[in-house]
Amino acid sequence: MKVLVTGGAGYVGSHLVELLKLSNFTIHILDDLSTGHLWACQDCPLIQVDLTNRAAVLSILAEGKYDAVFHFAAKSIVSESATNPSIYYNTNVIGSINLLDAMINAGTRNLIFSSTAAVYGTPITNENIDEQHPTNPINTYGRSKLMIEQIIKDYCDAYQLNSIVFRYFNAAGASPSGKIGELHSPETHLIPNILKSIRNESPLSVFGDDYNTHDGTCIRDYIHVVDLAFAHKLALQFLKKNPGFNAFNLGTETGSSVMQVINVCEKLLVVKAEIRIADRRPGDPERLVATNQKACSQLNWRPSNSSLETIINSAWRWEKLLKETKMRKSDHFQ
Ligand SMILES: NC(=O)c1ccc[n+]([C@@H]2O[C@H](COP(=O)([O-])OP(=O)(O)OC[C@H]3O[C@@H](n4cnc5c(N)ncnc54)[C@H](O)[C@@H]3O)[C@@H](O)[C@H]2O)c1
Ligand SMILES: O=c1ccn([C@@H]2O[C@H](COP(=O)(O)OP(=O)(O)O[C@H]3O[C@H](CO)[C@H](O)[C@H](O)[C@H]3O)[C@@H](O)[C@H]2O)c(=O)[nH]1
Repeated sequence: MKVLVTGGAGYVGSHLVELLKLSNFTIHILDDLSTGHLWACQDCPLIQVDLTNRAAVLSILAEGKYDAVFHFAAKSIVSESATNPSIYYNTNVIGSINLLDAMINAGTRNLIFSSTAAVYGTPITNENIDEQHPTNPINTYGRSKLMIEQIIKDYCDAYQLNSIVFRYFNAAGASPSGKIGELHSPETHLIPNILKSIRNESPLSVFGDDYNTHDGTCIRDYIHVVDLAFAHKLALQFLKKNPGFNAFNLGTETGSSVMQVINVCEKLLVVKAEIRIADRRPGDPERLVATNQKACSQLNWRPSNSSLETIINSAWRWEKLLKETKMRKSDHFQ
């Protein structure tokens, strides 16, 4: 099978690339390397193009004759989406429309799209969220993702596109191979920030300790990036028998507060983290935890690598490797 992975040089996309490389896939990566890395492409051919370059995207898809497209490429920092909405709507919406049009034009009918729990906004319930929960994003990033979800659905109805939209909760962890992992600049995600602060003996900001949760800090559902990758592979099989549009949550059904995550890191690494309580971060919902029954029953998927211990151990191994190799954006991974 020949597949195109947009954003395959990024964090989540590169973990799918590593998994597909183990099977008999021909993999091309489309990425502008704006937040991705050459080493994360793992020797797969890289087409270095910005998705907003419509003519280029049309021609890449026409020439590639791909069986399926995995669409990870996006801008995904909530705070940046508030200050620079233009880049979010251009990349996430217009870039995705270019890709969809190019797929239809080329006769490529299978799409797996990376969406987010941010499409739900602030949940109206304290229970875990299923796919029927109303979508009401509270930031530009979430709105851009919901817009493209709706556009994908319309393309499925009109042009016989088949698509799975995956709403990831909080992606975390790193490949057990030690070859790839998370490297963002700036890093906004909790787990790499905790590990960095432990490594550098610098304080970690905890954004708010006055939420209505058991310890006052926000609750999230952390899902191992390797489990996310497995779901994408299963999605290809699902699409063969289930054409049309489908949305799935990818989470673990387990919520962990910021303080609980810090405590597990401290326990595993046998250190005390230096914590600074900071103001609440705008746009942070109090509690976001998935119901994953739909993915488990229909895709036969299990988040089997997603205990906090497994996630943090893998992320710590990666963090140490980054320090040892002093990896930089331009480095090729050896
Ligand atoms: N990491 C998470 O916790 C999380 C949670 C929910 C959803 N997601 C979604 O998963 C996807 C991957 O996220 P990630 O954490 O790997 O992000 P990432 O920034 O590591 O990867 C995104 C990749 O897309 C590329 N890219 C960005 N703009 C592009 C453009 N205009 N043209 C071509 N390539 C472009 C980047 O260079 C990068 O390699 C995104 O769509 C994101 O919205 C991530
Ligand atoms: O240095 C930090 C970083 C984060 N946090 C807190 O930790 C929790 C998790 O924050 P992350 O930035 O790790 O993740 P988010 O839940 O904000 O967002 C992630 O998951 C969302 C879906 O749940 C979106 O998809 C988004 O793209 C993705 O980054 C939040 O309460 C945040 O305030 C801190 O206290 N200190």
